[in-house]
Amino acid sequence: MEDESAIDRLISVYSTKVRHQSDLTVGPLHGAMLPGFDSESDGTSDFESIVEDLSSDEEVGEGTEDSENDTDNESAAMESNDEDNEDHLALPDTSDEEFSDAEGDNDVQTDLSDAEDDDSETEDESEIDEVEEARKRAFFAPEEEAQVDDLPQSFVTMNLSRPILKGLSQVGFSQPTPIQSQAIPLALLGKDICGGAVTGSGKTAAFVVPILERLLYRPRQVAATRVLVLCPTRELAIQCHSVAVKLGAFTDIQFCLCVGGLKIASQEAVLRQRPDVVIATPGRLIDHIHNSRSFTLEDLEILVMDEADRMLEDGFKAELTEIVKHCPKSRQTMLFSATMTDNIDELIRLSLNRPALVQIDSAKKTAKKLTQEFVRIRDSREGDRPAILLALCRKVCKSKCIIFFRSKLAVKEMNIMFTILGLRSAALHGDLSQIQRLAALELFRDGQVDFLLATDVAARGLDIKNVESVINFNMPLNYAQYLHRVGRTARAGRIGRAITLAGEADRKILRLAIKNSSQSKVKHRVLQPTTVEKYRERIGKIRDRVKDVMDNDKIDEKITVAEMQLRKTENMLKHRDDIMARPAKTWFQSSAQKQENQSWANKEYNAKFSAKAQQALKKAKKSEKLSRRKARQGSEEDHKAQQQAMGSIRAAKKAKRPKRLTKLSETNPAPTKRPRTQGDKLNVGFTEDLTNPTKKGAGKPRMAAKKSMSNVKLQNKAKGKGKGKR
Ligand SMILES: Nc1ncnc2c1ncn2[C@@H]1O[C@H](COP(=O)(O)OP(=O)(O)OP(=O)(O)O)[C@@H](O)[C@H]1O
Repeated sequence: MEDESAIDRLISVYSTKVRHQSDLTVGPLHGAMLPGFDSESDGTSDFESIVEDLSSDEEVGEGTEDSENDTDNESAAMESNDEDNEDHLALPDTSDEEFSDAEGDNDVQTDLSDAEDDDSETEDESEIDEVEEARKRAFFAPEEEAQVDDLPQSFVTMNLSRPILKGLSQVGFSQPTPIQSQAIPLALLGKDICGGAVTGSGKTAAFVVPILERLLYRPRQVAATRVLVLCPTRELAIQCHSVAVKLGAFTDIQFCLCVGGLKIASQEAVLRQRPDVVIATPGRLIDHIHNSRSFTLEDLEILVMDEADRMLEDGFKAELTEIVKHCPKSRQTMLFSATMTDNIDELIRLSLNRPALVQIDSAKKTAKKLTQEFVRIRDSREGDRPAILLALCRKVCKSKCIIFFRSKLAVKEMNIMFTILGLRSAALHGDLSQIQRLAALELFRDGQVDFLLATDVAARGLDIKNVESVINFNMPLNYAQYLHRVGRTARAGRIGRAITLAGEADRKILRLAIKNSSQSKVKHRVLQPTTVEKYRERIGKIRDRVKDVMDNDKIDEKITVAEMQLRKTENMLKHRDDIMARPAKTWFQSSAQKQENQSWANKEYNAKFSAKAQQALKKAKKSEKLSRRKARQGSEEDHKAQQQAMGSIRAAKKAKRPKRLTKLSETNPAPTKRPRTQGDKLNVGFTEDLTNPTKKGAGKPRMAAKKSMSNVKLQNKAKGKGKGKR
């Protein structure tokens, strides 16, 4: 059982911190500091800066020497090197040549096969795109409706009430960020909103402020829960709750936090009072809907989903459908995320009413002041990840660093390694109790540990001031998750650095990262083989100790579970009559069902890491789109006739097409294969991915069309049509 008072203490410490940190915030977030204010770059400067960075990286790295001596006292050895000012661990890797030739060939093959695919599929895909675009136009509110004529430059000009203005000033927000300027006025009008802006750009206040303002005018005769905010993780819900409490400090609005891991009885007691705002994680909320007498969502006026794209994912599907079922249809719904989806099929489930799309930044952008670095991990070197991570933590990211892992086991193992080697770290993952999770966050927030080792449970939304760097031990599942992870740094206009250990299978996300990096820099970090070797040896020496600790931890975990079971049984024996007299609890999902769902989601998650599975997924999605289109096209016969017509249109189009420039002729012979030279090497594989973000997209008409569309949008913007909106 959790010690509830300890948890409350942690939450209240946490809340104080949020206020304190906000006070320390750079004050007003001036437009130039935050993404979204500046006009977008055309990409040329990105490319140049990448090339510059690569060359300067290598120059700086030359000659940096790691002079560590191996000692038995690992921590002392780690300490002794603190003075190394090795910002760039670059040295040409002499083993590159052998590998890159083979890889280069592979690359060419991959690209060619892709190109063939594209040729036959482009037309179908563009048709699908058109249909999707039309559906979007029908679903979202037209641009004019989603627009506010004169964007307010200050909170005062938003006509907010005094208590709200006082709350804003108390937390140090004097000027709205772009997402706040656009979303708050629309939300005050009661419109449904799909809001997107980069990580750390103030989305929380963008929905909290209008909620508070609207609640000031609620009828007070009968208490009712009018607002529900859903968050995907407990930590995020706790954070959102404290931001709301701070901003509403000068109002009489009542808040309730309902998350798993905290005592249900005290939450029930608060819910009985019908608080105005409930901030919750889905599982615990459903428990209350079913089992807390007198708690109801029938008076709900506003439903907010933070990290909405995550909430719409498969893992939350059943829970979300259940919650939405209990909310009145007439409510206002607001969705926010840095990677906000505009997938209509997902959004339709929420029965939105012509939502306004408030997209400040592309859903693919990182924060402007983020520097992204990638360390290449060759297939044959996968086992070097721990050594590389230690080298990075020892020499580059020495404090205020969050490290993301793919599994809980990896977090546990690395945390033990860090401790043995004298690096101050804390672990955050789903196997910990809520009190342990909050305590780990506290240790990191307070600077009592330098490294927070975490699974994706910490990837979204967490706002910890002054996180200097994020390291991805593994590339995450998808690009959206990458954006959220690296978004834990470089927040609210500050600088930050993300270093990702990128394996051969991660190139797709790598390319996306490079292509979408705005003015932030992208670098290829090269570590000296001798440095890696040194840490590898060190890890080898402590491996047995790590295993011993892991084994002991497993035994401890089993003891804890057994103790819990024992307490439960004792409790049952002591209070049997009382317990049996209570009404039986209703479970939305049995634990077996929940486990089944979870393991299905996990399987899907892991499967996505294999290239084959990704291809299959892509195909499945495409055929799903095609079958949807078919379904819309009416009867079978109509469909056939239409197919025939489309076929002849396609044939006619093909006949009209200009001949390919690459067509071989005597004057334009087929390129003969020649041995690679040193110069070529720079342009293949990983390095080329870093320097040529457009490689994969080159020759894809659909991409070109999209680019030209976005140019038109940019031109429209320049003409003053309104920023960042469709
Ligand atoms: N108007 C403002 N003035 C000054 N600071 C602000 C303002 N709005 C938000 N902030 C600060 O910016 C930081 C990021 O805000 P928030 O956590 O809401 O970002 P977010 O866009 O929700 O990020 P994520 O996508 O990662 O969830 C917070 O520390 C917050 O205190």
